[in-house]
Amino acid sequence: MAKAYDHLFKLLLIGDSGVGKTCLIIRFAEDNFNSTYISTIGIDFKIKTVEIDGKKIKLQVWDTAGQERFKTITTAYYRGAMGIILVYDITDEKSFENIQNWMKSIKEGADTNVTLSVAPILRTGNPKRDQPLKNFYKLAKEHNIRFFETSAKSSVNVEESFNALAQDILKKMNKKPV
Ligand SMILES: Nc1nc2c(ncn2[C@@H]2O[C@H](COP(=O)(O)OP(=O)(O)OP(=O)(O)O)[C@@H](O)[C@H]2O)c(=O)[nH]1
Repeated sequence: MAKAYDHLFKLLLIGDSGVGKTCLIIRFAEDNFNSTYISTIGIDFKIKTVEIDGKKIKLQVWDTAGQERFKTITTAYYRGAMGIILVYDITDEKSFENIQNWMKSIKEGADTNVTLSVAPILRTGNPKRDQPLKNFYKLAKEHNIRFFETSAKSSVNVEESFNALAQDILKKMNKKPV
């Protein structure tokens, strides 16, 4: 029987409460969007298998609660994550500034070879939109991380951001000496 997948990658989404982590995962895994906000309690996950460079990659995507009161639970899941997507709301400067704190948490709790990516979530029609972006280019350059402006609502760059992260992880794996 053919193997269902070649690799299993564990991915994790982190970021402030309400920035859109759950919506991003649901758009990716189920191609759905619901604007009703139900804050994540603790932790949850969804599975999707993608094909990259001829390999079937099973993505196990962990959705963490952004609320501070769940921090102890959620940080326990950093260990073993192969890729982490940092999420912020492009119209919410605070959620962008907090990316620095989320990065600190990664340094403390995640594996050193974890691959990072950032997904600023677009909220269309807001004039404040460009402000956090400009700062962000600097941050991304400093840390040498990939980013995709994403919208779960309008289905922009969702598959692209997950696939690019999986591709980066696959590349890293193939580079490792046997
Ligand atoms: N305009 C717009 N709104 C979005 C988008 N994605 C999510 N939202 C809205 O943002 C709100 C929060 O989304 P969630 O995905 O539940 O946020 P979260 O980051 O998982 O929040 P916690 O579980 O509390 O950490 C919801 O009301 C969504 O409708 C998007 O792409 N565009």
